[in-house]
Amino acid sequence: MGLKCGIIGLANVGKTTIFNCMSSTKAQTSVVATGSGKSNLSTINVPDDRLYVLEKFQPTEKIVHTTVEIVDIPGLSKTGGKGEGNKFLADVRNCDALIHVLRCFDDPSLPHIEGSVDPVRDIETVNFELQVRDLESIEKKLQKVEKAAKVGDKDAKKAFEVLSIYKNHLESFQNASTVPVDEQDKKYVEDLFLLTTKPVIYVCNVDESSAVDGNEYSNKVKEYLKNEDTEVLIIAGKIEAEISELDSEEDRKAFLEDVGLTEPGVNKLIRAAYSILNLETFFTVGPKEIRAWTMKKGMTAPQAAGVIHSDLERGFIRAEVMKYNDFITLGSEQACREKGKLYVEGKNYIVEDGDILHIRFNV
Ligand SMILES: Nc1ncnc2c1ncn2[C@@H]1O[C@H](COP(=O)(O)OP(=O)(O)OP(=O)(O)O)[C@@H](O)[C@H]1O
Repeated sequence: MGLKCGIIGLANVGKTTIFNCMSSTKAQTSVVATGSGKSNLSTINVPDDRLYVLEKFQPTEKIVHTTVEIVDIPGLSKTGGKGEGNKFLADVRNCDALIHVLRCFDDPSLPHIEGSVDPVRDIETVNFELQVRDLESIEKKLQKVEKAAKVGDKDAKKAFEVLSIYKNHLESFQNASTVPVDEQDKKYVEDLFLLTTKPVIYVCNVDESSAVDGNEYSNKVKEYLKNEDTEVLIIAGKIEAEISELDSEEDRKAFLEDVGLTEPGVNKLIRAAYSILNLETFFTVGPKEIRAWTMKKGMTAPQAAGVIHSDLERGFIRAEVMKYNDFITLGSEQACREKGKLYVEGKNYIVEDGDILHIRFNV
């Protein structure tokens, strides 16, 4: 289950810096808006301390984290820049969620492309750019279905109607995610992969001294977004990127504490991405490997088995399930079995976060 998050934002707001906080690939940060059109890509481990707790009870050869793919998408140029715009669109379309980085720090030596630091204006600017691109997609499709609708094709008529609602909605500066159409009618825009339907997490990239509580800029962002179904995170990108470069875990911890933090911002970001996308984690535990897997909330046991391998879904017989807390309280599979805490579940079982699964299958 590949989860892909794209980092977006205006030029020079700190996208690459945030990307570097998250990844071990140290991409080049820029002092000027390069518009190089190149995206940095990195696969990062989803931090989950439960893996190490499990290892205490089940010695194992290796621990495997589940991963998230992060793409650092180059600064969004305003409508008009053709070729580069297409690359941007393709990058964003491929993402499950977007991380919108906002400049919330002052630095006179680093001019903001709009002349001043104003993250709320920046949100509106980026939203507008995304809406314009969605509008272009909608209008293209409207032209296509219009003819068929005119000659009386029923489905085309319905499509025309739905697309027109999207058009009006976007034209009044609203994101497609809030369009007032029935769930089943959204099929008419499915093939367009509209940009403003993607879940967004906002990162206020603040100065070092605001790492814990944020600042005036981030307060304005929170106020502006208070009624939106989103998450606003505060990350002091520059210092966190520097800390993440330190080799020793101990040093990283000590430096984070100096800034007043108990964990790196990347952990918060990944948790936010999981929650906004309704993702959860289950485990497989054995002497060869202890491994975390990503699933959608509400998946049945065979569907979760399918995350491991399609054969396991196809040939699913049953799942043996232990709850993480039972396992670490009782200390072993044997103890769970004896205490009736190893459950045998069938095809309709809904897997929960932290479940330890053993899939019985036959293909
Ligand atoms: N929280 C921060 N405090 C101070 N300076 C910062 C902070 N975050 C980033 N910077 C600085 O801002 C500059 C631009 O950062 P970065 O290259 O990450 O921006 P970007 O959005 O990726 O730019 P581009 O659009 O050109 O790709 C860098 O010099 C970086 O060190």
